[in-house]
Amino acid sequence: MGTWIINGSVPVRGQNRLEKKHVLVENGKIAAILDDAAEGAPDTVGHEIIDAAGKLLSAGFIDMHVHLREPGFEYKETIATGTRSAARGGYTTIACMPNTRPVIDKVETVNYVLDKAETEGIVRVLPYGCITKNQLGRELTDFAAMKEAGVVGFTDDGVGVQSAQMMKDAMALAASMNMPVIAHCEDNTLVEGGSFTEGEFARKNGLKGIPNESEAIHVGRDILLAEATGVHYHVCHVSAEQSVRLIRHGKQFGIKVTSEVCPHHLLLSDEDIPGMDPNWKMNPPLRTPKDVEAVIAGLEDGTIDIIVTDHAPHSEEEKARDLQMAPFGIVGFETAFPLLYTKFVRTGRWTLEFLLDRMTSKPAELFGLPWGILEVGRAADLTLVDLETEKAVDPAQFLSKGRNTPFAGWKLYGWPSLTMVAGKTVWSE
Ligand SMILES: NC(=O)N[C@@H](CC(=O)O)C(=O)O
Ligand SMILES: [Zn+2]
Ligand SMILES: [Zn+2]
Repeated sequence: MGTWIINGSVPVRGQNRLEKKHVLVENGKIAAILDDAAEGAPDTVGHEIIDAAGKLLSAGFIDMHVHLREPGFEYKETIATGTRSAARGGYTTIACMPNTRPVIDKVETVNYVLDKAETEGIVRVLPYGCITKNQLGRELTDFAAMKEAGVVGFTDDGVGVQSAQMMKDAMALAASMNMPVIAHCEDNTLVEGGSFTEGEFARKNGLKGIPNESEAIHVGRDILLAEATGVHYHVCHVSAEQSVRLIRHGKQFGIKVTSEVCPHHLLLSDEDIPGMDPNWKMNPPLRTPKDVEAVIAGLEDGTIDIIVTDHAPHSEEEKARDLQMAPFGIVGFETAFPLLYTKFVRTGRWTLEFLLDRMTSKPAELFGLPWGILEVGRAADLTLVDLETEKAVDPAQFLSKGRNTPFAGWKLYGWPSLTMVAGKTVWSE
């Protein structure tokens, strides 16, 4: 017996419209896809039925940049709560950053995360391994062993790799084993303890600002190192106009550079910050309106490849500290799709196909993953989304332990209503 998901709305490639489809799920896989207009309704006798009438039917979303906090920071999030939050956001595959405690810099910790994900997680969890031991920037980790254990790439996310030589060595080693290097770009000598970007908000409030160059200098440096080593180099959470320019230039030269952007950097600038509120503090910081336009343009022209959340939960106690002491980061899973759908698709700027590609097939393509495409024979990782009901963002209802979001109260459309991983419904409204 299988399950027919009937009457789902699926974007038609190259046309800005949806068509009705019926999808048969059997043995965890997509066994058939019927086009209602051409083939009519399926014979569902003997099968379970999920009626997706009025709902968008998409391949499950893929998020290549998330923080699950386990091991070590279980008070912020666990693999159990983080994957539930992801499922509620429509995500079926997430790649988790290694800035845990201990950090994921050896096989035992990779295995710990994979075991936990298997027993307590409800979506697919792909761990990254650290570039340097303890993320201290001094000594490379054992890439070969961690690759063997199942990491999908190497990154010191949370901090930038300060030494160019260390980064070059990491890239050469990763390239030799056909693995990507994923970089949090931040030059520590240019940051000096700021909480917000150099811009209007910092100026008005007499705060030291974080300059765009602290990000872009690493982007430029690393693109040159990627050219020299031939590695697949992926830039984390692009926020600055200069970074977009450098990546665009690198791509024009045929250098293997790819990049990602977060919803908050597409939607908010420093001029939207209402006051000294740590829920508006994240790394990289919200930049100026000019930067926001640049990252949007970068995503639209393909300079920026994919959308990620950088889901970064922190406890209420931590975010209640004063600005300087509060940690950087905001949660992202449960608001990402509604935000982007409401602000870019419903407004007519993007097609639904454009948005979905950057949350499904493109991340899969970039990282060589077998998911992210609605196609017979693929794993049945699927998401249904209610495009018509307006609802306000209510952090109290998040499945994440984190409540740290600047989007509380925003009225949005596009709320996921059912998430399926390998044919199993892991979350439904
Ligand atoms: N983005 C953030 O503001 N914070 C992240 C670290 C990171 O992604 O650099 C975190 O781990 O909290
Ligand atoms: Zn980072
Ligand atoms: Zn991060």
